[in-house]
Amino acid sequence: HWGYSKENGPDVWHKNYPVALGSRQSPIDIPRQVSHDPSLGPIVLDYDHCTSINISNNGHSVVVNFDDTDDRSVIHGGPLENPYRLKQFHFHWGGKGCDGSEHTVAGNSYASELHLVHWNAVKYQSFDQAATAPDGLAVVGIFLETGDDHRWLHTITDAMYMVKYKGSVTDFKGFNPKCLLPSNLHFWTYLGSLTTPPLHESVTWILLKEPIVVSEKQLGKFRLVLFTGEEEDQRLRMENNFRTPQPLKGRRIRSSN
Ligand SMILES: O=C(Nc1cc(S(=O)(=O)[N+](=O)[O-])cc([N+](=O)[O-])c1O)Nc1c(F)c(F)c(F)c(F)c1F
Ligand SMILES: [Zn+2]
Repeated sequence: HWGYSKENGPDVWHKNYPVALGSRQSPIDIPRQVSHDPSLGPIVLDYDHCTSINISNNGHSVVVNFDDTDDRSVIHGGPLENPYRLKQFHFHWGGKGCDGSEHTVAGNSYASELHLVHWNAVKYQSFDQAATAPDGLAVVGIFLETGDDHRWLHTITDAMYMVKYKGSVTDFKGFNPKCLLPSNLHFWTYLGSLTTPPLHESVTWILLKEPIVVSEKQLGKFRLVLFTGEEEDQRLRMENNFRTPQPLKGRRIRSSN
């Protein structure tokens, strides 16, 4: 099965997922100069009645899942033609003292990257159907840099403690991811893909320019999670679960204000 080690990591994903060599793969490096598109309106995150359900360890990341049976938590505006429903969010991070973001900015990585995964429930009947459509998914990426404690992240790092092993899940209700947003929503946007297998080229990426700040101590709690299950004799710390930037292949990146 795919993972992030030498024998099953990003360099060999193309063997089982040939789209890994496709024309709109993610992540990418965001160059210093990006064309500003004045027609791009602001991105709006309507998460007020959002309904988190649980937090789980799927062996690749720690995922907070939401009830996506109605339009209670959606994003719209920016490059999007429809509202997209929040399905889940998860993180990618590095090892001790090493950066672990997926997207880079002018060649620079951040300590971690938060992905809020949404799907186009106006055009498609299910997430799985949307996930294979070119305009099916919208993922908001938020960079994490290290500094002071993040005042709300402890609710997630405490819950991570409960999902140490692959395949574990625990209740996680009433969490509103609005508390994880930076103060301004200026963004870059481009057409790309999932950054994990099946690497579907179905994602409109919306990357917020302003990182949020979390402490090394809080990031350290991410690394107490394991890639491996409780029954496995090998204990592999979950870290460096990121794919590196992929070829731009002529794609346009647009910048909001
Ligand atoms: O739901 C998915 N979420 C997801 C996306 C990313 S992502 O990094 O690719 N991303 O888009 O943010 C990373 C993780 N993660 O846990 O690390 C995820 O769990 N992936 C996904 C899937 F698992 C499938 F089997 C499938 F058929 C499909 F269509 C999918 F879209
Ligand atoms: Zn992701």
